[in-house]
Amino acid sequence: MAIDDTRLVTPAAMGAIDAAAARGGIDSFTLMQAAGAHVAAVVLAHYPDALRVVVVCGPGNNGGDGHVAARLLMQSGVAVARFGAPPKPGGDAARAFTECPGSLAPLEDWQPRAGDVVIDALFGAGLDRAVGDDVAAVIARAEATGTPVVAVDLPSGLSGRTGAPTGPCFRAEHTVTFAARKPGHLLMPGRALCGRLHLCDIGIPARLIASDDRLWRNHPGLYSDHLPVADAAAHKYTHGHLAVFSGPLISSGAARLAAVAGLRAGAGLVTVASPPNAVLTQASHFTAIMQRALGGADALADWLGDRRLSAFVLGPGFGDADKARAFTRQLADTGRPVVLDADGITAHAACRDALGAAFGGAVRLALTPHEGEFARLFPDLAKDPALSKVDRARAAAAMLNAVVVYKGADTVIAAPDGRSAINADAPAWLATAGSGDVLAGILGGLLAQAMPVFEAACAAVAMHGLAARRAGIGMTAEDLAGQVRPPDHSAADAGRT
Ligand SMILES: NC(=O)C1=CN([C@@H]2O[C@H](COP(=O)(O)OP(=O)(O)OC[C@H]3O[C@@H](n4cnc5c(N)ncnc54)[C@H](OP(=O)(O)O)[C@@H]3O)[C@@H](O)[C@H]2O)[C@@H](O)CC1
Ligand SMILES: Nc1ncnc2c1ncn2[C@@H]1O[C@H](COP(=O)(O)OP(=O)(O)O)[C@@H](O)[C@H]1O
Ligand SMILES: [K+]
Repeated sequence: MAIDDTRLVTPAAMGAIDAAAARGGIDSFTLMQAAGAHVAAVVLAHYPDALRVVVVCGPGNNGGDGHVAARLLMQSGVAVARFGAPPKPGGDAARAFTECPGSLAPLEDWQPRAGDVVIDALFGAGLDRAVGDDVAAVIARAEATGTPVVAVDLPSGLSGRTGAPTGPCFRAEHTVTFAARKPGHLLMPGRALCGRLHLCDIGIPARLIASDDRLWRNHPGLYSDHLPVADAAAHKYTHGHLAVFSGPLISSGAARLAAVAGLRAGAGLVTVASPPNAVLTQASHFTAIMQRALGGADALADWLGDRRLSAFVLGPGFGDADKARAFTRQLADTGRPVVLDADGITAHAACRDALGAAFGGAVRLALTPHEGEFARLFPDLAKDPALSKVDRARAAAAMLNAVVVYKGADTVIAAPDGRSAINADAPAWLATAGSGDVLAGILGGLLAQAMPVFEAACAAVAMHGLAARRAGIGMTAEDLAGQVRPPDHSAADAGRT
């Protein structure tokens, strides 16, 4: 493919790219022809038995793409009916409208028939508010009759920036987008509303598809240069020593999951540090993983004198919030990388700023909140409806000088400098108790091997998804931990969506 399919471009940045293309002498009407041709091709390929293609057209260039597709489908012998409002005169859309034979009926005239396929060319990148009642009625009719929808650029009603609907929104079976994916194609619920996404090259040169967004889909290009290398002369300490803090007996399994995952992710040694009364139980589970009884702060201070301890995971099943805060402060003082997950995150809900201050300087803190944990630590960000998940993760990362792995079906990884990635290809069966503990362990294992934090987080999220695919549907978190493998340098593009 001629285009860079890893970069995500906001609708605003896409506008700037269009302008740059125009300055470079690329004719915008030619781009519209290419866009409409891709839409027509997707419809022909996926709905060969359609009895009628219904093209609903908006007033802007999204509608223009629809008129082009309508004309090309007619030329292919397909029955086509167009509904909508004519474009304003003078632009590309008006020219596309004029070049398409046949009439344009008002939107409300569309009565669904068996065999209809809808091309949604109402609004794309220009959508900036909730759709009107006439469009909402069309969306409702398509939904009620189960009429298949092919969306041009984005399902109308979906924000390309946030992935959130602005009001009523089409649910497409296919979405045909151009030049670059927008964040709303990957962020939930946008990803689900798009159906299958087709990213099409319409002739905008790859060098122009750049932006200041520093936003990608998660893919190996983000981290492969930083993966730990297998060195023939290595010994176990070369691969780092990960420490995982266990909670009390009753919740000690979470640390075990993290520890196994960390070892499998390639850490040379992993030690689980448990409250003294949990050690015996932990011992009955472990062979390769080491154990340490750890009471309070003094015992931790002694242990931290071992410079070979190279990374820490604190939070899975940890419980005691006071202890979590005190230990975190001691870990921060070591200058070594720390993963805070679960209870390790919640424990800092009332002292977020102090956490950020403790981890000033070079980035060495990673936080792995799910939605609920994120809202506990960042209620201000979680409540702001104007922010996308990427905006939230970025703001949180900047606030705490930490890499934030904001988990979910659309996990966002964000660094304090703004670099961000959306991971959109993890299987849904990852949503099982304990799977987050495994992710924290993988990340700890990579940090123990001295990977930089953002790159390690991107790699860990990808490895987590791959392990889930290996474990298969119905897996438990134990199965998942057992399927973690050290990162594969030769891996094909694992982040492909
Ligand atoms: N990327 C590329 O290189 C190429 C892009 N191409 C295509 O161009 C598309 C972007 O086109 P676009 O900028 O004209 O915007 P589009 O989505 O048609 O909206 C038009 C106008 O609608 C209005 N409006 C907005 N929201 C509304 C609402 N809820 N309810 C009612 N009205 C609403 C608003 O106007 P207003 O009413 O505010 O004056 C807005 O300006 C892009 O998605 C792709 O399909 C291709 O042609 C090939 C090259
Ligand atoms: N629908 C989904 N599709 C893909 N991955 C998911 C989905 N839902 C959750 N996940 C992933 O599963 C993991 C669950 O972690 P978490 O919520 O912390 O669970 P637990 O606390 O039980 O370990 C996260 O890595 C999250 O990104
Ligand atoms: K659309």
